[in-house]
Amino acid sequence: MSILMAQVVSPPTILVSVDTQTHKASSKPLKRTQKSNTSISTKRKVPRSPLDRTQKLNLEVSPHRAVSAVRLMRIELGGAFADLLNEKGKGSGGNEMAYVERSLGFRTKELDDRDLRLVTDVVGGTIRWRRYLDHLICSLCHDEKTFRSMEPLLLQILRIGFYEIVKLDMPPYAVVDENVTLAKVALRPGAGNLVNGILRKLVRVKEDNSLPLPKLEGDDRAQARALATLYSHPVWMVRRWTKYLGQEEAIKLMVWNNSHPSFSLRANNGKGVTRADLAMQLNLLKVPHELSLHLDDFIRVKTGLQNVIQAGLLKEGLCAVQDESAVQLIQTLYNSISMSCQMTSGLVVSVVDPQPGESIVDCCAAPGGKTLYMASRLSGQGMVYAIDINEGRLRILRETAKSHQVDSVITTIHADLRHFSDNNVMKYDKVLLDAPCSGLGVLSKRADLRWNRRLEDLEQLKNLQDDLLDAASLLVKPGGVLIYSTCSIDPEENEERVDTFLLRHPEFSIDPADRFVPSDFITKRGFYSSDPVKHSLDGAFAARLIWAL
Ligand SMILES: C[S@@+](CC[C@H](N)C(=O)[O-])C[C@H]1O[C@@H](n2cnc3c(N)ncnc32)[C@H](O)[C@@H]1O
Repeated sequence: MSILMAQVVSPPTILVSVDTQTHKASSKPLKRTQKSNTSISTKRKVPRSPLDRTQKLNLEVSPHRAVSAVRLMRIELGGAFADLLNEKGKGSGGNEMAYVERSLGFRTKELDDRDLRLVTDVVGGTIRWRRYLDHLICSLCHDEKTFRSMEPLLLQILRIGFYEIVKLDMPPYAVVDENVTLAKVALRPGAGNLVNGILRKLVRVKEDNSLPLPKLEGDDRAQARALATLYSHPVWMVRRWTKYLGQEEAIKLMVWNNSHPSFSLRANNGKGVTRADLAMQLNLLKVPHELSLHLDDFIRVKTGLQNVIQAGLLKEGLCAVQDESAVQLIQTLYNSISMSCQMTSGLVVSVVDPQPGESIVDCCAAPGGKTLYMASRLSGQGMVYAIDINEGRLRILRETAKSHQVDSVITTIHADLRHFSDNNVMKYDKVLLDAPCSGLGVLSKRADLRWNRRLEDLEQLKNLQDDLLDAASLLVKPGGVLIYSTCSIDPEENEERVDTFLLRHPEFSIDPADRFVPSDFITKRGFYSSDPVKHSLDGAFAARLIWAL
């Protein structure tokens, strides 16, 4: 029996989760006075009696909307990260309903599988389309003041209703009724009336094909603002992409960022699992999938990831959820500026080209997507030294390495790379710097990132990337290779960082990556670059820099 055959368990019941972590203030297109009159405290309360619980049960409220509203409140007010995966099951239906009860004061029926899928769609979509939805809501409010002073929960309920009607094309009058009920029960009857009035207006203008949306006209600034609303991105991103890519490509990129993300699974060869084994398992679990065109170990999954999670395939280390472009482990939730770079990926490891017997340093390694993949390619010979400044993330790396059975070829080092390099005398065959970056290549998977990232972050990140590149270069042995990678599509974080590095370090030169990845991914200068629009993959970049003898 295949190693995977034994892993099938009962059908899945969970998919999504949200964690509460501190984020920077979000850049809101329309500023509103945030008058929070709804508690979303996570403090534990004394358990209620069964009678009390029954009294709080309200079966009229649709469960996916109650859960979505609370989750959106946590994300916006609590700064939570809208992760789409949580294999530990924190996002299970039961927990979600307990959270609804603590936040809104009532429970409704438990989420079934369909509700869970809807929560994923509604929460991710409502976050992505926030600017667009707020524009419509504001336009259909009695006056702008009503919108600006709207209480947070009421606004979330409206956003959900607008998203369901405009973007999910759900039956409009059912959406109106359900969201009115939610507003009445969670807030008060007057709130229900307001939701009713605004949603009915929306239904009318949608039926008349006259949604009040901005026109693409005027000067560059006006056009950027219109595009930012129409495609729901911050204006600064639109201006930047229009400058680098042109308007047409910028629009395509935004369309990609707003699309439903797909995920890839990497069969863990380190544990003897082949891609064929994994595909067979996915068939048994009825998870639709397709084989990666670019990497032998990878399979793409658009829906049904919760089945994989519930079947325990990730927990057992039989496969990992990783993106093909840069192979980063998508496993759990982290904060910090580097959070956005979680999805970097597999083809970057191909650019590193790990060979058995080599000593490889992964300078910014945690949570370990690339470390694990590189380790699995060493066939038990050689060593990956995984450095990271974040001990919590390194712990995850160690645990996953154990479950993937590649821990014998991984040594973790908790250190700031800048200090480690200064004090280290050892030199290594290959040094990978997967640098902290803006994450502008992975916006389709990180629904909330566009609202948390600011233009000013880029300057800070570029300085850090330069410092880390200098530090990483000290670890390369003569004749060795330094690989610089990001999960960004921004030339200032990619080519420009390499160019300034080469000016500071003329002993290094570009080693074209065309020997390691398909030529479709190779730029004129020999760098690896995945383009979300062109390749339907996360955006990522990698440069091989060789210390010529
Ligand atoms: C892009 S993420 C790395 C993702 C990882 N390579 C993977 O594939 O899973 C960047 C990492 O850099 C780490 N980092 C940031 N500054 C650092 C520093 N000065 N020294 C070492 N690690 C650092 C962060 O903790 C974060 O884990």
